[in-house]
Amino acid sequence: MVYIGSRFLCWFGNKPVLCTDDPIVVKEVLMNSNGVLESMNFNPSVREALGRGILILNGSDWERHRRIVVPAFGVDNLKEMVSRINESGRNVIQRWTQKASTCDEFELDVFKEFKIFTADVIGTTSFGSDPGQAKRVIELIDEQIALAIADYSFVPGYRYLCVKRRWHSMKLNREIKKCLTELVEGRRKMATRDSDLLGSMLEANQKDADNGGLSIEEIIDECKTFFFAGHESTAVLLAWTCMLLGIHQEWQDRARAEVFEVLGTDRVPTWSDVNKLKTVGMILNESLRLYPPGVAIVRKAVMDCKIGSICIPKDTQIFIPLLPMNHNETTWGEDAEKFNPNRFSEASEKASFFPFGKGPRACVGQKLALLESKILMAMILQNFSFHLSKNYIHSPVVFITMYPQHGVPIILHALKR
Ligand code: HEM
Repeated sequence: MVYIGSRFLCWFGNKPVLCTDDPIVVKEVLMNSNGVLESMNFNPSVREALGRGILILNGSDWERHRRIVVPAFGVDNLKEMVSRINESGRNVIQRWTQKASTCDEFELDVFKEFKIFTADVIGTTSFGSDPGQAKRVIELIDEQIALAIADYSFVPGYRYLCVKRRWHSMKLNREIKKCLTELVEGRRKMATRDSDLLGSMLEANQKDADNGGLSIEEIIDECKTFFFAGHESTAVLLAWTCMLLGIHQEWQDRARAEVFEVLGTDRVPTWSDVNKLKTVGMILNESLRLYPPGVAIVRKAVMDCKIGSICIPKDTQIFIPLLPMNHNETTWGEDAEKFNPNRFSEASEKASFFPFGKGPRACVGQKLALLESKILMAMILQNFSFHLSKNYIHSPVVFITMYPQHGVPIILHALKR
């Protein structure tokens, strides 16, 4: 990677972009809360699919949504999600164990498998109290977001040319709305609260009714946003982690020893077990450093402003490049390019490491993403050993997330009991 300085200006078409990793400017940008900087402009197709979700909103609308959404990811709710995540993890292990029953070892693209797992987790943690509906709604949202991504283009107006796709997307939108409206209406009639994200949002919404609260449409848009923001990003984290552990066998062995110490050979993790999986946590952090699913954070100045010592004209985008910052030798030392989870052995926060963002717009799903990743990695290590297949082609590409373009083929071997 070539380092070209801590601050420079470039152009995306006719839009000026200030790219900076200057720690003072980065901190001021991320912590800014006076409304002069807004979140990046999403592509119109994605905006249309996500509606008025927190990822897209700014200003007082964003504040109103964030107030309702954040409590849904609180510790008490996450604790209740552990059994649902365990269930999704068990499905993965059962599928793989079945494959292993007919041969000594087998090859699998784990990136595909992890996308199934994370969709399952978002489905059950969002609407888990209605498993039948959860599956249907997630399938519909998945299809609609895939259509929006297919329309993703830098050519203005391109999406209007794809008439069939637009028509189909509108049809899906109606169906998603119908399913979720029935779900929400059903919940409202019940006396007890459901321990999933939808139930928590409805509860927070009721408490916040005096401040405006959210409409059913807005709650539906949040459910879609969770899927968009949390599905692929977490699958990508798991895929890069397996790739790294498939190469670095010594770390795989260390992590497995820890899993056996905490869980034995057959127990599934509880909330307190998850907190004891320190080595697995260090490995996930090192994976997020080397291969951050989100490679940059972008803001836009909505008026002329001054950040640090820099005067920023209205409409300038500010680009914080997480990927090169995570590989910077001045910050991380001469071995910055090497996989070394030991650099996360101290619990202290690393000032220039924020794969989930920082400040008022930091990722709301950070704890959920790490919880589900730790649980699944622990289950895999407990049941299988693995190495990277010779068919693996190293080709990280960026399209919304930084993902392995040709997947991550792994050779898995079931551990003898
Ligand atoms: C490894 C997995 C994940 C990574 C690396 C990740 C990373 C990020 C990053 C970098 C941001 C932008 C912060 C900013 O603009 O300052 C963000 C925002 C967000 N993430 Fe995540 N995320 C992950 C998983 C999740 C999950 C599981 C969910 C929900 C279920 C989620 C929901 C969101 C939402 C709603 C926002 C927007 C917050 C706002 O604008 O107020 N993310 N995430």
